[in-house]
Amino acid sequence: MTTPPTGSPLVASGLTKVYGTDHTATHALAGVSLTVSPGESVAIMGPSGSGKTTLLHCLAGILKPTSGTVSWRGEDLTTLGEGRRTALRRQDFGFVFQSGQLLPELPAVENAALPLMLGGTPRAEATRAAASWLAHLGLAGMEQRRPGELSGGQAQRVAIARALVGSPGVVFADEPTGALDQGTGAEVLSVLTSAVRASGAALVVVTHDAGVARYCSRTVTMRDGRISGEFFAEAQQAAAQPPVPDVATQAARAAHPASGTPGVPGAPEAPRPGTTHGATR
Ligand SMILES: Nc1ncnc2c1ncn2[C@@H]1O[C@H](COP(=O)(O)OP(=O)(O)OP(=O)(O)O)[C@@H](O)[C@H]1O
Repeated sequence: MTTPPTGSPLVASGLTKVYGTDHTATHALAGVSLTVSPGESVAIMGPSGSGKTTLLHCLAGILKPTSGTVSWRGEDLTTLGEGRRTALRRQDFGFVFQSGQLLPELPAVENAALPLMLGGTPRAEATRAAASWLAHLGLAGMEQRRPGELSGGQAQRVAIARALVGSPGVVFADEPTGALDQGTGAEVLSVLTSAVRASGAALVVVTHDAGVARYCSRTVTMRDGRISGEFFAEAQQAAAQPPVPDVATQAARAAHPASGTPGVPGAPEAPRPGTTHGATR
């Protein structure tokens, strides 16, 4: 049995972002509205310069839009001060970037435990939860390795563990497979989407990887700072799909053994890779 994710959606409304002024102005976002529901996985795709990263940064409270709102759990991220936004990002969001975001001097387990330790969780408890995620993401025995002693795919798994260890409401990933070869990239994308789903969090992933639609419940395409299309995975086929490797489900349960732990419901069934349908605006 699976438990559907609970919680409130992330709602962006009428986002614009202008970099520079007057003749140097770039209209990176030209009116984007997007709702990300709890537990949903949304891929954002589009040509270079279409505004994908700017959108992700606005959704995550990293960047303030020029206008528009981003509502999350009763707050508008665009009106919060830097201190509150930083605290909220740390508590409620997880991040996976292209590469190089691990601290080179720390072993894998401490890299993965960082968000908990920064939030005040005792070290032993934080590393226990991190080790559990690492083990279930296929990195058992590698806890003490430093990032330089891991392959690119293994390092991204550590980054995924770090993004999930604090039980975030939303995980944001910007080109998480950009530095990997195609095979490793597909594997990391599969692990990322199944692990996030198992945790009950929503996922927003910016990627050029055309295979991403297979792993996400929705794909949004962008062009010239606007949403140009939207494609949903077939719900019925999603239900028919055998679960993706169960490591992430087990990790979520091992990291949070008490069933019903807030923010970590049982893992929903994995969506079926394959056919999508959609509409282009
Ligand atoms: N800090 C900045 N200052 C000025 N212009 C910027 C800045 N960041 C992005 N831009 C411009 O805003 C537009 C959107 O950039 P953004 O990085 O969001 O696009 P993207 O779709 O993520 O591109 P890519 O796929 O190449 O990463 C581009 O024209 C870019 O040059």
